[in-house]
Amino acid sequence: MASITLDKLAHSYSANPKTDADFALKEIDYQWEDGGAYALLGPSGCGKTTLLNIISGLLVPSKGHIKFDGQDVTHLQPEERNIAQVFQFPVIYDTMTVRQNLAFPLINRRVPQDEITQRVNDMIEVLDLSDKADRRARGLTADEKQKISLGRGLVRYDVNAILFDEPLTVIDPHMKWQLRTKLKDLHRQLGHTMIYVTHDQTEALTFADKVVVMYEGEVVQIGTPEELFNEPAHTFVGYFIGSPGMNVIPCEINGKTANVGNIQIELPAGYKTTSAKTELGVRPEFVSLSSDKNGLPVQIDAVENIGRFKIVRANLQGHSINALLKENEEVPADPTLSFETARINVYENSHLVRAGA
Ligand SMILES: Nc1ncnc2c1ncn2[C@@H]1O[C@H](COP(=O)(O)OP(=O)(O)OP(=O)(O)O)[C@@H](O)[C@H]1O
Repeated sequence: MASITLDKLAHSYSANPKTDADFALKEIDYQWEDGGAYALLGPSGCGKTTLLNIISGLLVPSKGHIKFDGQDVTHLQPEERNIAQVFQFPVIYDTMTVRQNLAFPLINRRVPQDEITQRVNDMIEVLDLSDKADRRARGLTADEKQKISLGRGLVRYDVNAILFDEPLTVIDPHMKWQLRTKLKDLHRQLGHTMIYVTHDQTEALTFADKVVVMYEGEVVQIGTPEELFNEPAHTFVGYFIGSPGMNVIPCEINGKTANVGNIQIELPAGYKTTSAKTELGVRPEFVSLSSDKNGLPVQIDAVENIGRFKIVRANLQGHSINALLKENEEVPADPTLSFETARINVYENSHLVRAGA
């Protein structure tokens, strides 16, 4: 296991990058802790694979350095980095049995036979493959084959890090949650540094201690699931995480008040902003509807029942705002809307502004 330092790292696929937009990965400067579980989360094309390939050694970054436990590995080949990788699709030997597939990475590294037997048996048990252990991989389902792939990554104890690239893509939906939970347990048991690439927020939030949210080549926030929920550092994080995502409402900031059209909204504190683009961010969980005459008058555009909750889409001065109501809560006849003041965030040019700043 190792800590991973991303030292002023950036990458452009263009030979002569001129502007920020030419970088598939904009500068990142951060240290990932030894034994940490990190998820790289973001939409297609945001730069996740680029960053993962720099860590694995498939790509040499245009700028900066990558270090494992302080040692510069920027120019080392993947096989010199002592990392394990699990890809989207199973990478296994069809003609080998489950047991032989799991033993293979250990035989390659000349691990003593009794240790191989012990580790392989442990892994078979952990992955619930005991009844298939001596069957050839060829006849197994896609789910089972991908479990073997995961096992091949996890069976080595001596790796600097294990990299997972969307590993649950081929897994049946009902199996996904089981494997997600299993991976989390394995991380707790084995303590490897793990990096998990996904565009699925549920996978990222259940797996990771820290989620690295990427948007247009930029790491916009690295935080715990709670931090991403409570204080999204960028409007994109608020929108991307949560279901539905955070409401983002253009406004003018005036000290402790935000003006949205001709209405005024009280803020949790005073804010100083200088740019023309300011917005409020409020999660649907902190928007309520009532008949209170002191609330903000809204029209209701749609109500969607999603089981334990209802999503109500309200229109406030031309802005669409989602509120989350419990299944037994009714939408009042003449509804007014209110925000939980303490849960309002303020954004300037899409970035979170601290109170008083
Ligand atoms: N070999 C390449 N040459 C040129 N541009 C590339 C190359 N690989 C990726 N890109 C570009 O770099 C940007 C980031 O791509 P990357 O594959 O890292 O994103 P991603 O978040 O992993 O996307 P996905 O989830 O679809 O795999 C994209 O704009 C992509 O088109």
